[in-house]
Amino acid sequence: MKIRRSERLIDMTQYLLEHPHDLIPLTFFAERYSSAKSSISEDLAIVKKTFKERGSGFLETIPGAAGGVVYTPSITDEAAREYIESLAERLSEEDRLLPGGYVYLSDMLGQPDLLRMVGRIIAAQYLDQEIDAVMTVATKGVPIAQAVSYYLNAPFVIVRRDSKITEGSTVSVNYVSGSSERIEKMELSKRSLERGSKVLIVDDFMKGGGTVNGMKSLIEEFEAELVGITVFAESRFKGERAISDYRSLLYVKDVNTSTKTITVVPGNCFDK
Ligand SMILES: O=P(O)(O)OC[C@H]1C[C@H](OP(=O)(O)OP(=O)(O)O)[C@H](O)[C@@H]1O
Repeated sequence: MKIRRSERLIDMTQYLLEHPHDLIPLTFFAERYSSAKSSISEDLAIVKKTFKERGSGFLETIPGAAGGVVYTPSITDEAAREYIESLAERLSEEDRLLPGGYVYLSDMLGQPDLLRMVGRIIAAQYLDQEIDAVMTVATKGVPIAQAVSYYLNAPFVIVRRDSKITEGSTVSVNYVSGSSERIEKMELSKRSLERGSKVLIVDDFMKGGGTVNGMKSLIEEFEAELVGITVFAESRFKGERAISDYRSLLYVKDVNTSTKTITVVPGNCFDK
């Protein structure tokens, strides 16, 4: 049954938003709406223009018989900066300081709307890079990795600090937990990454950088390639940090243990 352009545009946009990075042939939409390919091309031109003007992403047209359209989610720097500034303000206002200079984030990292925005912001930083997998370490990094994974349309893999027989055979590395100077171990199922995979590391929080450094070592053990590192928040660290080349959305600039308050500002993600 033929449907009107306005209805096609709504349904087509929803389908594109739910299938980021998928190549969708024009024939798919032509059959879905019983419309001519020429009408679908006109519809897609409207969607492409609107996405571009609203800064919500890019619609790329791939020519030829095996072609189609690919939607890539994005966000403008302005919108990302505005959102991160609001998060920094919120984190500074609430009682979140934990022993050892850690910050309580679990309530925020359980909020779907925050995870959607954070996932989109982090994914947008790697728009022009090929990413085969998003890596994080259990537990608090997992919701962030899942959100980024959605917007990159790439699987996420979970590194563990404990052995589980349900993970099958694993690759493990020892690393120095920067905060506690303890030797710790982390491992990843051998089935998780193929050699040569391009991997993005994400985590919720970085202090000494030992955890992220451990994941870097795991990527080397898998003979995979590290594309980038982004953490939701980082704290000041007096020692020598194990990691230098990373992005952070938020930076815990000051910690006042007597008033139990923290000052949080946007991280370095806009500097790079
Ligand atoms: O930079 P570092 O000094 O290595 O610390 C950052 C680690 C520590 C903390 O994890 P935990 O709270 O230890 O573990 P979980 O995420 O399972 O709660 C956080 O989620 C990062 O993974």
